[in-house]
Amino acid sequence: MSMIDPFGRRIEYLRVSVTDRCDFRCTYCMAEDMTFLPKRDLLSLEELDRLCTVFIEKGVRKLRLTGGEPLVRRNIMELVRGMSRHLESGALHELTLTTNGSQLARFAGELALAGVKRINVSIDTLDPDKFKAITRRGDLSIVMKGLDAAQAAGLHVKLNAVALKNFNDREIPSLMRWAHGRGMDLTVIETMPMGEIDQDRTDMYMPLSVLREQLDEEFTLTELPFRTGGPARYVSVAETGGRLGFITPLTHNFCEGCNRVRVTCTGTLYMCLGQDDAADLRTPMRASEGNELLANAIDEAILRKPKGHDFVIDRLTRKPTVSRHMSVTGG
Ligand SMILES: Nc1nc2c(ncn2[C@@H]2O[C@H](COP(=O)(O)OP(=O)(O)OP(=O)(O)O)[C@@H](O)[C@H]2O)c(=O)[nH]1
Ligand SMILES: C[S@@+](CC[C@H](N)C(=O)[O-])C[C@H]1O[C@@H](n2cnc3c(N)ncnc32)[C@H](O)[C@@H]1O
Ligand code: SF4
Ligand code: SF4
Repeated sequence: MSMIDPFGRRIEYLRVSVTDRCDFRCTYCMAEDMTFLPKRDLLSLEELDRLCTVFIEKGVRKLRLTGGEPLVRRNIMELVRGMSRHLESGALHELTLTTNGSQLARFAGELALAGVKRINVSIDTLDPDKFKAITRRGDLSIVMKGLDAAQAAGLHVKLNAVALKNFNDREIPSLMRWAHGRGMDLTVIETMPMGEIDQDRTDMYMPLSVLREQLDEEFTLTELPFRTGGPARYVSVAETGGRLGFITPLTHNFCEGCNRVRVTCTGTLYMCLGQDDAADLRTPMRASEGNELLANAIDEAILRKPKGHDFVIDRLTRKPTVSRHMSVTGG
């Protein structure tokens, strides 16, 4: 029953974008003016539960809810609580989410009670004005309260920061010291060209190989075998005693170890974050009460999983070849 793609990679990690909406408009992720999907096109929470359950029956062991902002989806805790039955049965090994933290103060306790052990929170800067500028509408003090609540609830928090040239690249050491001081891992991420935003992406791209060289001058970094099942490669930092992860789709492709696929809030399956090919799962799911058609559609799609991404910015049009925004598939 397990899902193996044409390159022999076992698919055990499902990322579900439960909404394309978000209360922030991070400049590298979205344009200021976004047209979101009409609510009527969304899968219901029951349908998302059914879809995830079929994937778990087919071998998914790690499930991440993302978005858009997963915690702005109405009644999202119903889905989280529903999925915790698969944790209890042992079929699912990890249930987690990636969030901008704006709603964490409200949800952290409930997430922990539902069996979530670990979450990823995206913070690109500790400067409140820069935070407002990069998110266009976020309030850092609210996210900080969310982090406090998450840690008080016993959740392990990993911070995500997208490395942005001339914006936060020089701040990464202080962000790392701060995260490690609070017992949180930090992963830095290369910006990926997905969807049109309001500026030229090449201006903000910071290769992490350059950041690594800068960090090597100040810190003692040692490669670690530690893995989460995600794409980050970790080092230990002797000076802080913490862990730093690098997500480098562009400078150091990690596709050969890919173990994941993504489903959007409309039931579209993307076999790769960095390609536009997709399969409609909503139609086969709604066509019958049983799950056979759905399971067959998943099997057919997995056979089309590409070897790797196609993250390129067209030289002439300056547009990314992957046209959808990161928020559609949740990263
Ligand atoms: N190119 C590429 N980027 C990915 C992939 N999975 C995650 N990312 C990027 O990694 C960044 C962090 O993603 P997260 O949602 O925190 O997930 P994760 O890194 O898998 O999480 P962990 O379970 O903590 O390892 C985001 O910018 C994602 O877009 C992937 O399969 N391919
Ligand atoms: C799309 S967001 C969705 C979850 C949630 N709203 C958040 O920000 O954590 C998931 C992750 O993708 C990252 N991201 C968004 N756009 C990106 C891009 N163009 N390149 C690299 N990472 C990106 C975000 O920083 C975040 O860590
Ligand atoms: S990165 Fe996350 S918080 Fe920022 S706009 Fe995209 S979906 Fe929203
Ligand atoms: S870019 Fe595509 S193939 Fe590469 S790791 Fe991400 S999802 Fe997998």
